[in-house]
Amino acid sequence: MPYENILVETRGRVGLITLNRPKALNALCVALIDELGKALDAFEADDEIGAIVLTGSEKAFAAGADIKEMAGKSYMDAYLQDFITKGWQRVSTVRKPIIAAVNGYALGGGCEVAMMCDFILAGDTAKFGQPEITIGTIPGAGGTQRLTRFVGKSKAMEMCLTGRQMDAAEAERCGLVSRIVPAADLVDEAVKTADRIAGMSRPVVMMAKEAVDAAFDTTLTHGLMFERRLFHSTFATEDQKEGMSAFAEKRQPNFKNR
Ligand SMILES: CC(C)(O)CC(=O)SCCNC(=O)CCNC(=O)[C@H](O)C(C)(C)COP(=O)(O)OP(=O)(O)OC[C@H]1O[C@@H](n2cnc3c(N)ncnc32)[C@H](O)[C@@H]1OP(=O)(O)O
Repeated sequence: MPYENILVETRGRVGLITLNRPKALNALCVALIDELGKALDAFEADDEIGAIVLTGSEKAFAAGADIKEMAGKSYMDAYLQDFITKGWQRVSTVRKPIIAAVNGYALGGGCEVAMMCDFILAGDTAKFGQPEITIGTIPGAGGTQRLTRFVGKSKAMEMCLTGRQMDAAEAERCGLVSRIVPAADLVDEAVKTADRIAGMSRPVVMMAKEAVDAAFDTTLTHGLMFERRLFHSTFATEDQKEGMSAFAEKRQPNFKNR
């Protein structure tokens, strides 16, 4: 399928999507978001793919929603189109693991899309921010909610009220990113990490993802119960038997994704 705003490739069992609107610093226009959704659908349906990496360029993961495209929208346009919610949510509903590999700017919608992924690996040049306030609006794709859960109220509030950007070191310190790698190595490291995940049992990986995600949405009591039930479910998989037998037999497991 031809894409105009993204590059889509496979690296073994990893699906790699690169945002590719260099002249606009990967500003997230409607066409790009539509293509991103299609690429995610295709990887989700592809049995050969066990994990996905989403990245941008060295200068920008994405500098936000396309300001020029949205500038003239009326309230009615935004409301009737359910602007931002529709389409963008696909990133957060992918069931296969998805890693954001962020170099350069991840601002506004760029930061929000990165936070929709399962975790963020940052290049040492990464900069995160929610600058919507500086253009007379507020985050509309989860910035006020997800950022607050990641970094706490004080830092999220400061970033949303001032538009201040955070560098990679600060983002790592406050738990927004899982780790920092040299910018030049970022994509390879993200693909290596995704490949390691793709080598695990796919259903069990999906259960682990669902369990961690539940921590964002529910009480501790319900989260612990949900985790325990999923944990019990792993004992119904062939891969749990294989994984534990392989450990006892001092060999590598051969997971069948069953
Ligand atoms: C999803 C929501 C609801 O949460 C809303 C949003 O995401 S609102 C958007 C939030 N993002 C921003 O406000 C960031 C806007 N961009 C910048 O502040 C700067 O471009 C920069 C700091 C990221 C980089 O600055 P610089 O290196 O000086 O490059 P520029 O010359 O500014 O940009 C190059 C080129 O890209 C275009 N561009 C950049 N960002 C966007 C954008 N978000 N939408 C549309 N176009 C963007 C910029 O206009 C330049 O293009 P030309 O004017 O040269 O054609």
